[in-house]
Amino acid sequence: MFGRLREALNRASEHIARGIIDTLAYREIKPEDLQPLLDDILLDLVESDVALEAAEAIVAGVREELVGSRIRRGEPVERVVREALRKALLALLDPGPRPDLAGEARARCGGRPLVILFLGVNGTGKTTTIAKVAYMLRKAGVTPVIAAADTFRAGAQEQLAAHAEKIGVPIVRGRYGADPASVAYDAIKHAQSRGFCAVLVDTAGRMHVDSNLVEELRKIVRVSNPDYKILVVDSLTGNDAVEQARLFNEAVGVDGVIVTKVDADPKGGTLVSVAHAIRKPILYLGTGQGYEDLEPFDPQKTVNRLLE
Ligand SMILES: Nc1nc2c(ncn2[C@@H]2O[C@H](COP(=O)(O)OP(=O)(O)OP(=O)(O)O)[C@@H](O)[C@H]2O)c(=O)[nH]1
Repeated sequence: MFGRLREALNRASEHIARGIIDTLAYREIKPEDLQPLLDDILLDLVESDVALEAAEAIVAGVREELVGSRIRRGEPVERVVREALRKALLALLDPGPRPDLAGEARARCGGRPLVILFLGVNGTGKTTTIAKVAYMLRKAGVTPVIAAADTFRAGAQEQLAAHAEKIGVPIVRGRYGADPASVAYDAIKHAQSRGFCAVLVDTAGRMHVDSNLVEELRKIVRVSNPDYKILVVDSLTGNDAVEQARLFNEAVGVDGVIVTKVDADPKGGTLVSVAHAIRKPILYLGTGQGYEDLEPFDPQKTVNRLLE
């Protein structure tokens, strides 16, 4: 009987001793430990062209995660904060697996082709990006058909046709003013009957706030039933890119983003802002004007650059 009591006493004193050691070895992070560091991070993010709204949300997330958590006494809070920031940025930029477009297109050969719709306002590099994706697919052995469904902007068809010829991929064009949805439809039929495995559909981008454009895009989506709706934004346009991402996402839904001209943007904050605004994966980065200048997005690399 006393044996049991002794055991219980031993256990209790062990527990207390562990508690004392714990208190001596660890301490709790208080809001005032974090504030100066978080203020600096906010400034750094904004200086890297991360939109204020996104930067504030990231900082708030880091604060929430760390306040009240325990760190070893003597461990610098800076290191813990930096790690939490890295994790928060990665979670934002790497929300899940990104599609393997060439692999998916290959799996469709002989059946309904993989249909990819490209969205974005004029001047973001959409035409060049479609050419780059066509080049990438062709190199991977799954030559796509390009659908020149921007029948509104004078020159859009010719520009795309010139790229298609250089790369060596077929293009289906529409007359100026023709129904873009019917151009997309014809291109899909053409691809299917000739055994092409993918169709890349260009769309008009005259003005993202133009409601006719939104209706037109919705019709193209209904008719072509795309597997992916990829938004093209220009990294140099900062807040405009964020606004465009929201508008296109609300209008037709965006599955993934390609950010162009990152070669001219050493900071890369737009990537974070856009990812925060629509919570959709970034698929590729445009890194130059050549057809080869399309890189699969590497979240780790972008986070390293932001934290440099
Ligand atoms: N440096 C750099 N330039 C790019 C990149 N992507 C596109 N460009 C250039 O940006 C300019 C506009 O590209 P386009 O493809 O014509 O743009 P768009 O969105 O089709 O615009 P519109 O032709 O006005 O409809 C061209 O001079 C491209 O060469 C990129 O990743 N890096």
